[in-house]
Amino acid sequence: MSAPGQAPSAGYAAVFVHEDVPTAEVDRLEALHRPLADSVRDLVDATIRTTVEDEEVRAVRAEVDALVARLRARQLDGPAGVRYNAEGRTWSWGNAVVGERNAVAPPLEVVRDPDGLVHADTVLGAAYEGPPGMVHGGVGALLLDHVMGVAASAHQRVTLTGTLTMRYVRSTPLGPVRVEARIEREEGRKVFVVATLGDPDGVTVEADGVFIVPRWAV
Ligand SMILES: CCCCCCCCCCCCCCCC(=O)SCCNC(=O)CCNC(=O)[C@H](O)C(C)(C)COP(=O)(O)OP(=O)(O)OC[C@H]1O[C@@H](n2cnc3c(N)ncnc32)[C@H](O)[C@@H]1OP(=O)(O)O
Repeated sequence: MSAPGQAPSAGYAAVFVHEDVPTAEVDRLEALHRPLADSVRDLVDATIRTTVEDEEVRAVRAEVDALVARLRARQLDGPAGVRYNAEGRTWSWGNAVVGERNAVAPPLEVVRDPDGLVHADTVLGAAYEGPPGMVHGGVGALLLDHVMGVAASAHQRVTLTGTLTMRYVRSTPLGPVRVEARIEREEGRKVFVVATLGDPDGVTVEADGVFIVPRWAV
């Protein structure tokens, strides 16, 4: 989450957990667990779509329950949180949008261009449906909020969403989507961000938001 080599600020450290794990080990764990999250995403999609016989559904459920028990044999208590090491590497296994181990999160790679535009592409499937064949409005807001937050933070400060306004211009079909966000202006601790969500035919949702550098992070 922070720029490589950049240590989080004191305010950040108060709520985010320092862990003495070398970057190479974090990278190894990420490479190990990402494919598991991908497989679980597949499982979610298959669970929605399957038309197999009742007995097969029951049998699969028993196997899935057994797999869950194996993973729970050793686990962390509470939320995964955001952790960072002395080298400034941060990781957030559970984040709802970009958690590397979170199968609920669409696999979103957020890219920051040198000119300040932040963008992300992903493909939203059956698990993100709202109106038939369309992306759930809350899912669109989720993606926008995250990418706008990344833009507001500029990879150098903590910002929290204060106010988010969305205009749903037309429905977003399930499939490939793109989110784009940039800082419009700043006033003191308030960062005003504008953004869009779109499909290959253009913009489907326009958003603007006020992100606040919290008092405690100054
Ligand atoms: C080294 C580190 C690298 C880090 C690199 C990280 C990169 C990683 C990116 C991750 C991206 C995640 C993106 C998801 C982001 C969430 O999902 S955040 C979760 C959702 N948001 C929240 O939970 C926020 C809850 N609210 C709060 O915590 C507090 O109300 C706030 C928003 C921090 C404000 O509290 P405060 O700091 O005490 O603010 P306060 O002094 O009252 O007001 C300051 C100014 O802001 C205005 N304001 C206050 N609240 C609001 C509001 N809600 N709306 C509009 N304006 C407001 C005030 O009017 C005031 O304006 P001025 O008088 O200065 O003109």
